Order: sequence, then structure tokens, then C-alpha cells
Amino acid sequence: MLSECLQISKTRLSTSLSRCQLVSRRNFTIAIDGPAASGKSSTARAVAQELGFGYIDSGSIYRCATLLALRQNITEISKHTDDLVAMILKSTVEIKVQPSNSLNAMPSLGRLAVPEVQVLLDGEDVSGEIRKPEVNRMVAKVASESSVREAVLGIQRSMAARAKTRSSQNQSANNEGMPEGVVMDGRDIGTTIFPNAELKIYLDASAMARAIRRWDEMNNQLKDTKQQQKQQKQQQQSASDAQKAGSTTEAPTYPSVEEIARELEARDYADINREHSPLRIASDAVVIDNTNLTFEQQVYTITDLARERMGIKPKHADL
Ligand SMILES: Nc1ncnc2c1ncn2[C@@H]1O[C@H](COP(=O)(O)OP(=O)(O)OP(=O)(O)O)[C@@H](O)[C@H]1O
Ligand SMILES: Nc1ccn([C@H]2C[C@H](O)[C@@H](COP(=O)(O)O)O2)c(=O)n1
Repeated sequence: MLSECLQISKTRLSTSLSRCQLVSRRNFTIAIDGPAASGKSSTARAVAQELGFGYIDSGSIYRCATLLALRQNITEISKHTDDLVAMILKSTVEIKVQPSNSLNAMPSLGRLAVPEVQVLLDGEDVSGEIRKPEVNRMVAKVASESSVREAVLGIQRSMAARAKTRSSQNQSANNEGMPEGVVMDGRDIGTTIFPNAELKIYLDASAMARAIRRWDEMNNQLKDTKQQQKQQKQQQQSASDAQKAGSTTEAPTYPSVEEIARELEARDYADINREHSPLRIASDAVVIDNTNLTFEQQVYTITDLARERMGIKPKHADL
């Protein structure tokens, strides 16, 4: 129902959900979809922490599938889908959420603490590797294969069931009467994976805002962490060792805002135009354009929508 699809802007944050029915108190799924870098995963993580729900980043499963392909030197995905599906089904992907009480390193995330997420592929921490440019360039191709999507769908649903069970165990100390729940972000969560999700959000932002945020994020990561400084030193060291050995190791290069914008645009185009389960706004989704919203505004808008649908008093009606 299009009439249920709300456009929320900075000036229209107080949204009445009087038409929405209250949903089952025992089980609550929040689906967050949207284009690349629209803020899905940071928002979903903060929403999950606020509500005590489990969190699943479905994109990281496609990223792990892409890494499996790259490690086997499979670049022509359509010629090797059976092999790739077999590898996916044989592997284990775990998404570990580390609850956070401290402020996030990203100033744009304001006062909200956002949990860190670790992605393990067959027990190996691949959190950094799955965000590398070569994975960014290939992941939309991998995700366009229907048999890959089918394999990932099974993984997503069983992960969600486990995350809900864990959240209900954590909820026992909670006095708000919160149900067990999960927040999952991706491209087809509200349309295909959980078409009956109790709350569907379509998160969007202008292409330029998304590219600038990603650029900021990359630069922030570079500047701030001691670990990266250490890594840089190691890279410099190994580069000079390699040079001494006559090798041609390239110094790391960091993309400009324009290059990032082009990469996001290419990925969005592929995700929107693929045949199977393309990125679409579910007819009953709440659309939130966060171009001019603070991170807190978008998170609290979603947690209040969820609370309202669960029959629990919203906490931030004054936003
Ligand atoms: N309202 C906001 N204002 C400013 N920055 C924001 C806002 N919301 C999210 N961000 C920042 O935007 C960047 C992209 O967010 P995030 O990684 O959550 O997006 P995503 O949609 O999950 O991306 P992808 O699809 O590539 O996985 C992050 O640096 C995040 O901190
Ligand atoms: N539900 C999903 C989640 C992700 N994908 C694909 C499309 C994206 O380009 C890629 C990486 O996702 P991200 O980490 O950027 O959220 O994975 C998908 O098709 N369906």
C-alpha cells in the first residue's frame, strides 16, 4: 500500500502511525534496505543496540561469497556459479556484534554508540578484506546470480532465527516488555527475504552526500587508529623490502569523492537493474531520506516507529 509509505524529511519527523496495526509482541523483524552508503548498516547496528535486538548485515554475506570467488581466481562468475554456490554452502559465515558503550570514532555518528561488527568466514576474520576495492567492484555481479541469491537466502533466514533467539535471551533483564527481534539490512530484505517484516525502512540519501560520507569514513579510518598507522608502517616497510627485491609493489592509493561516487553509482545501477530480487522500495516501507538528518534523528525515528508498532511508548517523540 503506497499510502503507508511515508517520506520523512528533517521538517517532517513526527509521523503518526495511527493507521498501522500493532504487531505481535513476541517476534519483531526490522528490514532496512537502500542504496550503497545510505547509512543502512550503521543505522541498523545502532537500532539493534537501542532495542536489544540481533543484527545481521546481509551485504557481508555477499561480500564473503565474492571473497571466496576471488580467492579461487574466479572472475567470470556466470561461468562458475555452481562451483561458487558449492563453496558458499560449504563455508560458514558468522557476524559477531560487539556491543559498544563508547562513542564511535566517526564524528558524524554524534553521541550514539554504534556496535562494531566482525565478520568471520570459516573462522577467519575477514572484516577488512571484504571491504576492499576488488570486492566492491565484483560484489554486485556475484549478487546478481539467482543461484547465489538462493544460497544466501537460506543463510540469512537461519542467521535471523538464531539472532532472534539470542535477543530473547538478552531481553529477560529488560523491563520494557520488548519482544525478541532482529534488524537486517541489505537490498531485498523487505521485498524478498522478510516480506512480512513488522517494520520496513527504505533509507536513502543524495548521491553526493553518500560519496562524501564514505570519503570521510575512509579518511577518518586512516587518520585515527593506531592500528592503521602501524599497518601503514608495515606496508611502507614491506614496500621498501619489495623494491629492494626488484618487485613493483604499489603504494596504497585512496579514491577521490568523484571516484567513490562513480563506484557507488555503478553498484546501485547493477543492484537496481538486476533480474533477480533487485533493489526496490517495498510498497509498505517507510522511506527515510537522511541527506539532511543527523544520525541520531534517523536512528531514533526508526526506534520510535518500532516501539509504536510494538505498543511500547516511544522515547523520542520530541525529535
Ligand atoms: N545521517 C547521517 N549523517 C552523516 N553521516 C551518516 C549518516 N548516516 C550514516 N552516515 C555515515 O555514512 C557512511 C555510510 O554508512 P553505512 O556504512 O552505514 O552505509 P551502508 O548503507 O550500510 O553502506 P553499504 O551499502 O556500502 O554497506 C558511514 O560513514 C556512516 O557513519
Ligand atoms: N540483501 C542484499 C544485500 C547485499 N546485496 C549485494 C548488493 C551490494 O552491492 C552488495 C554489498 O552490499 P553492502 O555491503 O554494500 O550492503 O551485496 C544484495 O544484493 N542483497
